[in-house]
Amino acid sequence: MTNLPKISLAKLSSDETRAEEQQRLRVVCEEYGFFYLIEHGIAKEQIAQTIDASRRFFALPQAAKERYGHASQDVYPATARGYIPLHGEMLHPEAGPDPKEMFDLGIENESDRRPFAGRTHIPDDAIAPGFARSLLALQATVLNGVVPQLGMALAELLGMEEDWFRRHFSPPTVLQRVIRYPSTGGTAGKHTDGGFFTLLLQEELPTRSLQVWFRERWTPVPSLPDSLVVNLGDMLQALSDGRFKSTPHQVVHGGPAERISLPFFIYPDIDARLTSRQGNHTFSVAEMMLRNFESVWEKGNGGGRARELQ
Ligand SMILES: O=C(O)CCC(=O)C(=O)O
Ligand SMILES: [Fe+2]
Repeated sequence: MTNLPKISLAKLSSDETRAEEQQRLRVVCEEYGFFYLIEHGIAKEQIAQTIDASRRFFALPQAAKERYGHASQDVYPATARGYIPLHGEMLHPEAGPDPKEMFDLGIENESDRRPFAGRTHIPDDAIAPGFARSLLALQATVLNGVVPQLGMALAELLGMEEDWFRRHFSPPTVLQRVIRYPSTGGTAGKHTDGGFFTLLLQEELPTRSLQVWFRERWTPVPSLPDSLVVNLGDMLQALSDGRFKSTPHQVVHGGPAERISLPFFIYPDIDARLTSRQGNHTFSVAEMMLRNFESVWEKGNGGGRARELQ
């Protein structure tokens, strides 16, 4: 079993239990940077439906999926949206190209032409029944029911002023991804996530594919019933002046079944320029995100702080 801690979103959201749960969250952020989120309010049927629809998309002929590739996307950067074939991304140069295929989307708004915004070229119901619909419904559930509650608790722990979260996450920048790790398995390399935090909805499988690096060794993070996984990203580590951990992780999928995972990478408003509480770090969200995309997609240096990691 894993000894990863559990934090209750219901307790963080209720006046009677908030203070105590926030103190637990503080310790978890300082020591682990990774935790299970329980009592999060997302129905397991909604996750299962999204995974079923995703399976149907990935089962399409390769040529049909590649019509939604980066070259077909009308957003900047084009690598932020659409279909990525098997071995199309590399999270750590030493691990090599990752054995996974994916689809990326975001907050869908055609008239927003800022970086990481816009509208994804995504298959409609006639091509992939329920795919876009279920992913966007899940996005709405996550953005309404989890992100503000968890984000405000984290902002308070950072010691930010009261309206800091509302000012800098209206709206957040969202990279929503669906990943399929085929049954043939392999390793998606060690990396950190670049954002504020990541919410990971996983398929309930007995495999221990996701692994977290702490106390100098790999600890498995199996999917537990009715819980999401949360990990802190590099922006949150910077905003906490290094107190909170953006913990390295990797996926070693051993099969025998395929695995679908649904991460939501949550970043602040793309126009935000943020300074940590003690003033040690100031960054532009757009610049930091673009730098991370350049590292993954142009330089081949991997994701987040991958190149600082062995
Ligand atoms: O699929 C997973 O379990 C985690 C994926 C991940 O860490 C990532 O894509 O950044
Ligand atoms: Fe990650």
